[in-house]
Amino acid sequence: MEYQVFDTTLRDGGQREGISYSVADKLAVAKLLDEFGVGFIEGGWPGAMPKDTEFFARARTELDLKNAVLVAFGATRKANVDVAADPQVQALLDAETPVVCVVAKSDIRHVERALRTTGDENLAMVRDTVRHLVASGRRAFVDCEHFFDGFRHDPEYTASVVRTAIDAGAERVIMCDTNGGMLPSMITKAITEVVERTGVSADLLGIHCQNDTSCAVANTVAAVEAGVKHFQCTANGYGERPGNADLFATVSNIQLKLGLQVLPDGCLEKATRVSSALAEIANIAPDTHQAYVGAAAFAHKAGLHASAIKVDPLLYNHVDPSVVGNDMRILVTEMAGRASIELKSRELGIDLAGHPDTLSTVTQRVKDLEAGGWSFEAADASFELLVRDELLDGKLARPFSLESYRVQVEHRENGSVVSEATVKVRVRGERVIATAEGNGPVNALDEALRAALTQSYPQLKNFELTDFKVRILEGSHGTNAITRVLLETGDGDRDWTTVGVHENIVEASWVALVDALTYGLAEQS
Ligand SMILES: CC(=O)SCCNC(=O)CCNC(=O)[C@H](O)C(C)(C)COP(=O)(O)OP(=O)(O)OC[C@H]1O[C@@H](n2cnc3c(N)ncnc32)[C@H](O)[C@@H]1OP(=O)(O)O
Ligand SMILES: CC(=O)C(=O)O
Repeated sequence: MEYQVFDTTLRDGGQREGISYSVADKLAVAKLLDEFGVGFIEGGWPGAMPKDTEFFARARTELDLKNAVLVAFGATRKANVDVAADPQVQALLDAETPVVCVVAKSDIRHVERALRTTGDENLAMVRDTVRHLVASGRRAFVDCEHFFDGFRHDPEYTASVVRTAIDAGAERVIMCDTNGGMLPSMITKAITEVVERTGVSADLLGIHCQNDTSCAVANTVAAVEAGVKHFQCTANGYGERPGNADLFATVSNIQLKLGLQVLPDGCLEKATRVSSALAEIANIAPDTHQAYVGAAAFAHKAGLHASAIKVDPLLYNHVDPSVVGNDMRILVTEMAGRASIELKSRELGIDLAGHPDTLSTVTQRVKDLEAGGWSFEAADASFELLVRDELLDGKLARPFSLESYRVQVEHRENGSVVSEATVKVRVRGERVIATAEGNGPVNALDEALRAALTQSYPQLKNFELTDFKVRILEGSHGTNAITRVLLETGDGDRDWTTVGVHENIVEASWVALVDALTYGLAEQS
């Protein structure tokens, strides 16, 4: 592969606040990154942290990488120390990886103030470390910290670090925007000047961008456009402070927009799945609005979008979502037009193409209901029931009808709070009354309703309320606040979401509960 996709999720990604990979996590992350087709996996800093040392030891027997090679990360030798006697450098060799990436100071201000040594000694540290690694059979990469800031301040010193590393045998010298302050135009200009001043071809340079200006992906793409063939990224942009260039957006941009193949055939399609699996391992909720791979990356809300998408989805998508393994979705809200309703219904298996009146009625009902606080965006099951009911002129079969329900909450002398609900329903022509207790009024209602219905619908025992979200909406025109409840229900095979709205939280919950059971039972019948 002409381009080197260098992933540093396990090193720089782990520097994100809130991430703490176990060794088992690291092994799982490495397998997924390899499956995604990156060429290099920087696994951590052996010798700095026991977990990283253990990761490299276990990787030798537990990882069977198909696309990637493992990289151990560390620093150049300490100032005024023989490289062969530097334990940190020895730990890099002990990791037994084919590639070692060492971070070197390339801004003279950091050399003098942070390392507290001279420019010449820093060059010797780079030279000795690279030579020692190469002599020990390693491919050596050098991450030049604060490269762009250093180059702006003292271009000749920073250029001398690049030349020293290359002359000593480094395979790549990586220009790091460590403080993440660059913009794409600055990156392009700097790379042109670096190549001129050092005489080192852009082919031998790499790029590593932190995301402090929110330009890490754009900066990385700009560097590749300027001729750089090695770029460093992290999954989902995890990394120190705001993070790094997101691997998925970066490779997608480079492959799909610049037309340069950087992953093996068939790998880009795994982006969405791998991104979300890596978020799980990091224990970070996936960013639904992440470019390319987020659940909302191809979700369309505006009616005008949907009307064009009906003609051709690419009219409103910058790429076909399937090329990164994602899907397009149509959201139904007050911003929907008839085309949105038609496309969303089609997504749910209902063809409304020959039903122009139903399309108009459903569109208007959705707008009216949303004006009253309803939200169908996340409640596909309630929307589907609404459409099916309209198609049948309001005669959609319901599994039961309500005569009444009553809920009471009792605070007892001993401090316990118990809710009790009684429901009276008609099921298959019979009147059934059931009472149940619960840890709250909604739980008690749910239990009582199930008790009343289970004999007729035994499959109800598989239904479980998996999520319950309550939102209090401000009343308009001085009216009382209203409550919107979203219920997620599952039966082990699938999950569905329903919505209920009312001034009374129990009634809002009841409405969502009735939809949940109606939808679930209809799907199973
Ligand atoms: C830009 C980046 O993000 S690079 C990645 C940075 N990652 C990390 O720092 C995570 C892992 N780090 C660690 O576990 C620890 O910092 C260690 C083990 C590396 C070092 O710990 P300590 O020995 O306690 O040193 P400490 O962290 O206080 O200071 C770093 C030392 O490295 C030196 N140093 C910094 N950069 C370099 C370099 N490129 N080459 C050689 N030495 C360096 C500093 O001058 C300082 O030396 P000193 O101890 O003689 O003052
Ligand atoms: C090496 C690195 O992570 C940086 O300079 O940002």
